[in-house]
Amino acid sequence: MASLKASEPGAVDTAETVVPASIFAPDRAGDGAESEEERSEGGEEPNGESADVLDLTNKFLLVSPNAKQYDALLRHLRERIEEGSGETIYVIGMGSDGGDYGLNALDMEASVATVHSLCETIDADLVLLRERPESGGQVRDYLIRRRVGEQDFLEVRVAVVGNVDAGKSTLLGVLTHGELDNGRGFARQKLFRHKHEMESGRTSSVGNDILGFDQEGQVVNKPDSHGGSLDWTKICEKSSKIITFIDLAGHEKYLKTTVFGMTGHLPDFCMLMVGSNAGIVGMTKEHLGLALALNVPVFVVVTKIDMCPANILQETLKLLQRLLKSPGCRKIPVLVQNKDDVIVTASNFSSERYMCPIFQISNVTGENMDLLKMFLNLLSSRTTFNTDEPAEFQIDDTYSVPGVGTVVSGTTLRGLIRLNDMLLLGPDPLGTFAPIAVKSIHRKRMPVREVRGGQTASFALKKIKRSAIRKGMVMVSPKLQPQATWEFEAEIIVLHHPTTISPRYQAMVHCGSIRQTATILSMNKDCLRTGDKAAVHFRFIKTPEYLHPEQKLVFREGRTKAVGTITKGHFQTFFSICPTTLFIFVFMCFLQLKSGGAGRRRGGNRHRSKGLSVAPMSTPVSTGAGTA
Ligand SMILES: Nc1nc2c(ncn2[C@@H]2O[C@H](COP(=O)(O)OP(=O)(O)OP(=O)(O)O)[C@@H](O)[C@H]2O)c(=O)[nH]1
Repeated sequence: MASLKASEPGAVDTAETVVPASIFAPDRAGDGAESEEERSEGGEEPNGESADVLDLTNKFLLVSPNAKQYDALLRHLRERIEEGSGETIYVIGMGSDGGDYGLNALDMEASVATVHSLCETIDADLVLLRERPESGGQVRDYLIRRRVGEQDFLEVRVAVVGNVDAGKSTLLGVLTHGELDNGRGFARQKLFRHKHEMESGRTSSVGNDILGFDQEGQVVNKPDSHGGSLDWTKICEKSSKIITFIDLAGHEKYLKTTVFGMTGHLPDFCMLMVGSNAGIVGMTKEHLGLALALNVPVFVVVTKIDMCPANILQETLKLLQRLLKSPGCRKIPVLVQNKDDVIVTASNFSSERYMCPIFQISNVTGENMDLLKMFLNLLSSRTTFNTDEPAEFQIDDTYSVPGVGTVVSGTTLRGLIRLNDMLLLGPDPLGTFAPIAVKSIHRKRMPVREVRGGQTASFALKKIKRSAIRKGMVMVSPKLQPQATWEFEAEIIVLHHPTTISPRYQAMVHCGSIRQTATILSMNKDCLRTGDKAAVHFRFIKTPEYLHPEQKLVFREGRTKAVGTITKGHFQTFFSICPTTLFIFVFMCFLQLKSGGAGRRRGGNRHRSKGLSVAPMSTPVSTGAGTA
C-alpha cells in the first residue's frame, strides 16, 4: 500500500492540516527578469559588492568574486560549518538580490567552481543533493561536510521512542543491517541483548546501534555474512557520519530506563515511532511529552503502512497532527513525501523548533526508507564544540573489562579530552573529586587519541575499582574546580500526578546521567497538582551530585511526573553531609586503620583510601591536585 500523500483525494484531512515542507524554504525575493544593468543599479557591483557592504546573499557573488569577497565567503562558510557541527547545506543560485532565483549554465559552472575552491581551502567535501529549475535558471543544493580522517566522524545521537510494538527495534534492524523485515520479528532479532528480550520480543535495556554514512551519503553498514553482526570499527573507518540510535524500551514497565536514555544519553534528536494500525496509544504521548520537556527536537516515523488500511492510516495521521498542534506541543507537522521535503525539513530542523517532520514507512516493503535514510544523513549534531572550554564528561555506564580494568562510558559534554589527560572524577559519597588518568579512549569500539564535546566515548581508567564509580559521576578538567551539591533549586511543572505533591514528597530525579531519589524540602506553593508550576528546593537522599544551573530534570515516581530546569545548586559544606554518609566514612576509616593496610594489597583500595584522605570534604580539589 502506498503512503498517503497530502495531495491525494483520500488524504483530505491531512492535506488541510499538515503543512507542506515548502513553507520552510526561503521566501522568494521577487519576480521579474533582470538584465546585467539592473543588477548593477544603485551603485552595486554586478557580483554583489556595494561600496562599503558585502552582500553575501547575492546569487551572483559566487560567479567571480574578488579577493575581498572570496575571503568574506570563506569566513561565512567556516561559520556555517562551525554552527552545523561540521556540515551545512549550501544553496547555489538563490539570493536576495530582488531578481528571480536560478543561474544560467555558465554562471552555475563558475559558482560551483568557486564553492569547490572554498571547500578545498577549508578541507571539506561538496556533494550535490538536488538540482531544480527556477525562472532565472537552475538552483542547486549541496551538502558541504568537513573532511574527517579515518579515525574521525561526525556524530549524531537519535533517541528512538514509541509504544511497544511500534516497530522501533525492527526499523533499527532494517536500517543498520540492510535487510527488510518479514512482519514477524525477523529484523529485530539482531538487536536484542538479553535472552528474555529474544523470548518476549520486547526491548528492556538502553541499546546502541550505529548507522554509518560515507561522504556521498551512502550507508556503509555491512553485516558479516555468518553471524550477521556489525563490525563497528570498519563502519567507523568508512564513515564520515555516524548516527547512534539510542533504542529505548516501549513498555511502561521500562519507563525508568526510557527516561534515563532520554536524559543520560544526551540525544540530539528524538525519533518517535507510531504503528499506523495501532495509532497514538499507550506510551506514545508520554514519550513525546518527555522529549518536548527536555527540549529535544522530535520527528515522527509512522510504520507498518504495508498492512494498514487507508482509512486507519488517515485516522492515525489526523490524530497525530492534532496532537502535535495541541497547545502542549505547539508543533507544525510536515509530511515528508519526497527528496525536496527531506532537504527542506533536514536543513531547518535544528533551528525551526516548531517543525515536526513525519515519515510514513514500511519495514517489510522498504517503502520510503530512502527518504528516512537521506534525512538521517543530513541531520547535524546540536552540540557545538569549543576547544577552549574545560573538559566535562558525564558517565552513564561502568564496566570491568578483563585485561583492561575499569572502563566508563558516557558523553563528552564540552571541551577536549586527550589520552593520558589527568581529570577529576567524582563526586564520591563525600562529595569529593579524585584525580584520575585516562589510560585509553575508545569511540564506537575504535581506539582514538582524543574526544571532543558532543562525542560519546569509553575510557579505561587507571587505579580505580569499578565499584567506586557510579552512573551520574563526571570526569572534569581540574580547571573547573568542581563542587558537589546535596541540595538544589529548580523551576518545575507537574505534568501528571493523581493527587497533590507537598514538602517531604520523594521521587526519582533524572538529570543528565544522574538518577537518584530526592526529597522536596520546600516550595513556593503549599501543594502542587497536575499542571502547576513552582520553584522547588530539593535534597538528594544518598549522595551529593555534580549539577549545573540550566540543566533539565525529570522528577518521576511511576507515571507521576514533573519536569523542570535547575536554577541553583547549594554547594556542600561539612555540615551538609548526611549523618549516614558520615557514619560510613568514619566506619571505613576505622576499618582501614584496624586492618593495618589490608586494602593496600589491592591497587584499587590503595588509591581509593588515598583519594579519600587527601581530598578536603567541603572544598573543591585544586587544579594542582589534579595535575600533580
Ligand atoms: N507488516 C509490518 N510489520 C512490522 C513493521 N515494523 C515492525 N513490524 C512487526 O511488528 C512487530 C513489533 O516490532 P518491534 O520492532 O519489536 O516493536 P518495538 O517498538 O521495538 O517494541 P518494544 O521493543 O517492545 O518496545 C514485529 O513482529 C515486527 O516484525 C512494518 O513496517 N510492517
